Amino acid sequence: MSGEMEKPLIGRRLVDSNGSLVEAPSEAPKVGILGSGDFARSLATRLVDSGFNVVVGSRNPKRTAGLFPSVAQVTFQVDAVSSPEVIFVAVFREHYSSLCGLSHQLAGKILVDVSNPTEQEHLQHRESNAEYLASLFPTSTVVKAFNVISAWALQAGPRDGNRQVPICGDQPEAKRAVSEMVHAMGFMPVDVGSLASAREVEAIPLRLLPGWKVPTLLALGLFVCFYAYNFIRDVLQPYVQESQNKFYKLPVSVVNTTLPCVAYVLLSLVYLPGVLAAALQLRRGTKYRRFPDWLDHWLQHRKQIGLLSFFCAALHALYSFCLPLTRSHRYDLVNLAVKQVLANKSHLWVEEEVWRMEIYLSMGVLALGTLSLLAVTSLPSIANSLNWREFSFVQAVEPADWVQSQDTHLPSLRHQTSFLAPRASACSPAPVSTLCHMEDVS
Ligand SMILES: NC(=O)C1=CN([C@@H]2O[C@H](COP(=O)(O)OP(=O)(O)OC[C@H]3O[C@@H](n4cnc5c(N)ncnc54)[C@H](OP(=O)(O)O)[C@@H]3O)[C@@H](O)[C@H]2O)C=CC1
Ligand SMILES: [Fe+3]
Repeated sequence: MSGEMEKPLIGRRLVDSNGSLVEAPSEAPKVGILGSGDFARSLATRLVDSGFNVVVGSRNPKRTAGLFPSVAQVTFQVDAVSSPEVIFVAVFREHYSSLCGLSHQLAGKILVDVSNPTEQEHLQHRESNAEYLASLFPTSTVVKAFNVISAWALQAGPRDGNRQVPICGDQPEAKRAVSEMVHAMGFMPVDVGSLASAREVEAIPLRLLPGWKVPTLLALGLFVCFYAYNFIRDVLQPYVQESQNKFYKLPVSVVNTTLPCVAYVLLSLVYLPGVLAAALQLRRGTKYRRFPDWLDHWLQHRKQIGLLSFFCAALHALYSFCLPLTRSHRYDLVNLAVKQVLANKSHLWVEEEVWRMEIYLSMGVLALGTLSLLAVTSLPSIANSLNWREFSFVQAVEPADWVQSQDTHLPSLRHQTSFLAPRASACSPAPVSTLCHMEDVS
């Protein structure tokens, strides 16, 4: 790495006392950007706002210059890469080879690969975009960064969206320089290792709620089963046996009866794997054995299952509030009143029914409140503000205490039986399943 690298890369902000942009001071660190697309534009704006001196390399600078902040210099590619030490490559992988003519100018410099492959490209190429770029420019140092930040998020600034920027590369000095830039731009750099990790980093934006697929299918499956059962019980059976038409119950009433069933079963499925894990460890008499894969996966999905349970319970509460608004309910009420008048009854009051409903409603509200507390404390931002003891206190009673009193070889049980979120904490730095595997290894 050249001596230039040792310079602090964080320059002064280019905003004067009136809040308007001013010309970059000559000592502001110079950063190059190759490409003039959406990402390059957002990146240039963010870099300029963060006090960098930006020079953009385009194949057609005249056409694109007007799209960039006026303080950014837009020029031909070859001129743009001559002086900066750090150059962002904001072009697609398929066009990397068109930059090979610049390899002489890029020698010894840091190239930041910001690219994201499409799902098809990711499957097609075994080698990450960043490694491909490194193979095309062996005399340069490639660092992977910023691919998880969209052009929009980059422009809006770190206030919105995810602040973390995973960084990987083979040269610690180069990574440090890019990390400082990430910091200066208001994001949080996260070093994820060597350039060999780039494939994983490039896969991050391709993910689509990976931990939710099985729990969601489970919830849907349960919903279908319970809905079918309630349909047979509340609609079909009266129709067949008493020729009563209660099909109007399908959209609201049957759904409302189904939702708490699903919520309860899902909630029990949150606790059950912890109990099974405890029983398994007790039976084996040791924690130094791996859980079966199905149990391991189950333990890992507790948070999602718990949140889906909360979701169903919340929907049930909403549906219950809507019930009195339905036409059928109003007709029932009016019919009851008419019946009462015809029967010459002036005061209808069944004490037992009244109490039952009061207690039912109160319990429902309390149960939903408790579930909300569990759901809220399983959110990362809140869970991270609690220590392990506080977290366990809110989330669940720990059976580990009584287990430990009988067998002191089972201290890890507390992690296996925790409720809702298999989270990392002060005394369990790894997620539940990882922890169990780590202990197996040790
Ligand atoms: N858009 C986004 O939100 C994000 C984009 N990225 C990554 O940033 C990179 C750029 O994306 P984006 O700005 O959206 O794409 P655009 O299509 O908007 O821009 C690509 C730019 O590449 C330049 N380029 C250089 N050589 C060639 C060539 N031979 N053929 C065509 N274009 C060339 C062009 O600039 P010129 O004509 O001036 O040379 C063009 O403007 C991609 O790798 C993408 O994966 C990463 C995260 C988010
Ligand atoms: Fe209810």
